[in-house]
Amino acid sequence: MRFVSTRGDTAPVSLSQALRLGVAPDGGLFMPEAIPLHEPSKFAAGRPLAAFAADWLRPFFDGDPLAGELDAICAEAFTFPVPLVAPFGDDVGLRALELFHGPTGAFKDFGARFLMACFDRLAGEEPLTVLAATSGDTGGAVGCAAVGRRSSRGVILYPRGRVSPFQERQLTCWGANVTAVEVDGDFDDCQALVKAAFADPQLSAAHRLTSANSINLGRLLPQVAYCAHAAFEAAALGGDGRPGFLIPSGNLGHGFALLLARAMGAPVGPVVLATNANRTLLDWHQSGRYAARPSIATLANAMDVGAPSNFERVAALGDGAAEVTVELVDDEAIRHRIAADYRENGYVWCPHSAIAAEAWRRLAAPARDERLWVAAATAHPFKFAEIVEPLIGREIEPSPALAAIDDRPTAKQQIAARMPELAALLDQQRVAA
Ligand SMILES: N[C@@H](CCOP(=O)(O)O)C(=O)O
Repeated sequence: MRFVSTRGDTAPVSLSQALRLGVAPDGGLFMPEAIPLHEPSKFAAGRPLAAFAADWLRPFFDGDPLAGELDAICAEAFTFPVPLVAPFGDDVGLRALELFHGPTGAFKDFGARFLMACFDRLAGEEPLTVLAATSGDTGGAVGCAAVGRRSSRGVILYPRGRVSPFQERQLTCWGANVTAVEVDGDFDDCQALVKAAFADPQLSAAHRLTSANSINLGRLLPQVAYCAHAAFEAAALGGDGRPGFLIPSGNLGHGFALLLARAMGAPVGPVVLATNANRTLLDWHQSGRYAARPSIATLANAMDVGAPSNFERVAALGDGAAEVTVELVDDEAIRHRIAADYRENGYVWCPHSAIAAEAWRRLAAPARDERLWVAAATAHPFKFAEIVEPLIGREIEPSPALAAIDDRPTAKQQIAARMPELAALLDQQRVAA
């Protein structure tokens, strides 16, 4: 299979090249030249995720040097459970897809570990520089997945004052080959710096730059696989066999991954892209026109994105983006949903997952009742303890991996949101390595 740029001005590349480049040289994002179609009857529910993922993703690896490694890559990346739980009891038609049982408590663990396993096999002698912009969760997951690997060094840009205290600790605690960089700006500034670095051929070549954000297709492929897996599992639970999905959406990687899984034949019904008060997607859905906006700070900070990178991939899906709606959930509604669902059902959402739960409540009754719905529970609530604990009136127990973060020393660099400062930092890091 070959991969083409959403902007159409880059010659088709292999999967390995797409992963290695991160972003297409014309500034676009890589997409499969044709969307592979699976025969759904070959993908029954009940299969272990790693084996399912390898089979689901195999067409993308067809003819690529990584093809023979796909099973091993999936076995390395998918090592923790993804339970589909009934937060309000089996009789209520909502399931939470708990994607936060990995080492950093966020769904980003799948993509970060998958991508790093690919880089281990692609890097060659010289390490790659894996540049990532984060509004909270990507950075921790990439740092954790990269630390100690010889194939890569991680450079993670995050916005000053716009991540939770725990996220900041988790971003800055890896040391060794991972550098955390606090940027005087917002997430969109961090993302713009990353894209500007890729657009500079000299800088890019000198540092062997690649990306670990969802702009890199290698971050998204494992998400496509677990979305498809969840769809088959949920379809087997009953309903009309096409569960609806509610996806907390910021940079839109998760939403795109689900739509791609559906286009490949996964039994996915309607999709709700649930956003915080950043209204770029809602405006697009209401007006048919896409216009990036400055991001605003919300309780669901990992979704504080005003210019969702994957919008251009969703647009490139054409009909594949049918049956999609957008629901905006503001901070007040996030607070209300966390408190009410804990009080009434004992279930604890993180602020991002609460947005999906609230979007489900707001569905018109016939739409809500006609099928099973799956809400992506994207992060562990402990990561946002200072928001969630006062709302539920008790402490949240961290997983052992999250508790262990406290014992690690932290360190960060600081820069203004300017390209020369990032370039100088990359040079320094290389000399120091
Ligand atoms: N939600 C993100 C923002 C970056 O998104 P990505 O999926 O493109 O890495 C975060 O947690 O940093």
